Order: sequence, then C-alpha cells, then structure tokens
Amino acid sequence: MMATEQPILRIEGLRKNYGAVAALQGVDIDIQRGEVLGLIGPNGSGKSTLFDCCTGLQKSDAGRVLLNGVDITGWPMNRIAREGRFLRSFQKTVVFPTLDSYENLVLAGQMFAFPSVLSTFWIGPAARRRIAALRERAAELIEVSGLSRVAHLPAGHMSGGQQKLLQFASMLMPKPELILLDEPLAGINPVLIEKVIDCITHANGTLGITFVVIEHNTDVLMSLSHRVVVLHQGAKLADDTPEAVVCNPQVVEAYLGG
Ligand SMILES: Nc1ncnc2c1ncn2[C@@H]1O[C@H](COP(=O)(O)OP(=O)(O)OP(=O)(O)O)[C@@H](O)[C@H]1O
Repeated sequence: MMATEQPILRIEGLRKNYGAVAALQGVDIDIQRGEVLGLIGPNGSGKSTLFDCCTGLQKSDAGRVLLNGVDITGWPMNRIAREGRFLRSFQKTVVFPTLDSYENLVLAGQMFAFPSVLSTFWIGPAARRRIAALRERAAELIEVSGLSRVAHLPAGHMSGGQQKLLQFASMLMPKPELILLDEPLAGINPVLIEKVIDCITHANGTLGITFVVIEHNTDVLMSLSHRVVVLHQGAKLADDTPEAVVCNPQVVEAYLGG
C-alpha cells in the first residue's frame, strides 16, 4: 500500500441533506488500494449515508466520488457494481433462502461472469469453463468461511451468523476490487465474529480486496483496520492510525468515551 498511488476511491466534499438534517457536511476521504479502512462514529453521524452516496443508492447534493480516477458521481448502483467491481453489504443480511450455500455462491459469482441476460441462454465452451471456475471458487470459499458442515442446508435454515458469513462469501465470488461492509459483526456470536475476521483478513491479504468497514465493535475494528476515519455530525473528526484514534481526546469525547 503506497500513499502516493492514485486512491482506489476518492471522496471529495460530499454533502447530503435529508430535509433539515445535514447527514454529510462536505466529507473528504481517500481510500488506498489494498487497505482496510475502519469507519466509526456515533449513531446518526452519517456513516451509512456515506456508503449510500458512494454506491449510488442516494444522490449526493454536492461533491464527487472517483473510483480509480473515474468520476462515478450519479452513476446507478448496478453500473458502479459491474463496471467498478465495487460492492457493498447492508445491515440486513440478504441470501437466497431456498438455495444452499453452494448454489448461493455460484449465483453470486455470475454477477460479472455473465454480464447480460442473453449470455445465460448460450452455454458454449467459454461459459462452461467460467461455470467450472465458479464451482471451484465456491467450494474454496465454503472451506475458508467454515460453512462446510452446513453447506448442504437451504440458506434460510442456517443461523443468522452463518447467513452473514454466506453473504460475505457471496460478495467475494465475483472478485470485486473494493467492498464496503456495513456492520458485518452485528448480532453474531464471538465464534462467528472470529470467522468473519478471518474471511476479511483472507480476502484482503490473499485476494488483495480493499475494504471500508463500518463497525460499532471498536476493539475488533481497531485490530482489523490499517487506518480509521471518525465521523461526527456528518463531518470528519479524525483520520489516523487506530493507535492514534483511540488516544484522540475529541474522538474519546464524541464516541469512544461513552
Ligand atoms: N432516508 C433517510 N431519510 C431521512 N433522514 C435520513 C435518511 N437516512 C439517514 N437519515 C438521517 O441522516 C443522519 C445520518 O444517518 P446515517 O444512517 O447515515 O448514520 P449512521 O452513522 O450510519 O448511524 P448508525 O450508526 O445508527 O447506523 C441521521 O440523522 C438519520 O436520521
């Protein structure tokens, strides 16, 4: 990771108002390729809104979002995901409940492998090779995420934590460059928390995927992140190493102290 490289994602002066609520008040953040960036702040400080505006779910009122130097401000979500290889999770876990883990993963992998509906009707030799590669990758991710024991179950019969792991593994299937995770550890037990951390570390270290992670479990977030940005009332309060952020008196007063 080199601070002098072009950032994978540059957020410039991003503003978003919901009526009288200034959810983002001109936020600037550079995310470097290969890093895990933690994003913390009190409830309502604008973290999810930042994700929404970067991924096309909400239209910002001002500012720009550049992905690998390309201005993607105002692009629709599906274009950002497909052309930018840029994915995000939501606080609510979403899996296909009647499909098992293997089927969920192969389906997720087709997001980029079969870019149009028409391409799914013609299964030629190239498509068969892509499907074989997806099957291999799904088996590998089931192993890495520790889901082997429950992989045959319909996803809807798995525990909430296991579904979260499956959702995370699904995001790795199309080999994105950048993933934004919104509270990946919410509502899961300590054993599964370890598994989610293993998966993020594996995806970052082995696959080179860049992450931005919103998480209220600050102990875990600090150990996982290379750098931490703190939002407070829609503005950036700190942007530093985890060690410096936990000692920052303004951050302690606004967030960590409580
Ligand atoms: N769709 C919306 N309509 C109106 N107000 C909204 C909407 N989404 C967010 N807000 C408001 O914008 C502000 C920022 O909300 P946001 O969800 O981005 O905060 P957050 O830091 O993600 O909070 P949390 O940690 O509780 O998830 C809050 O005051 C919230 O009530």
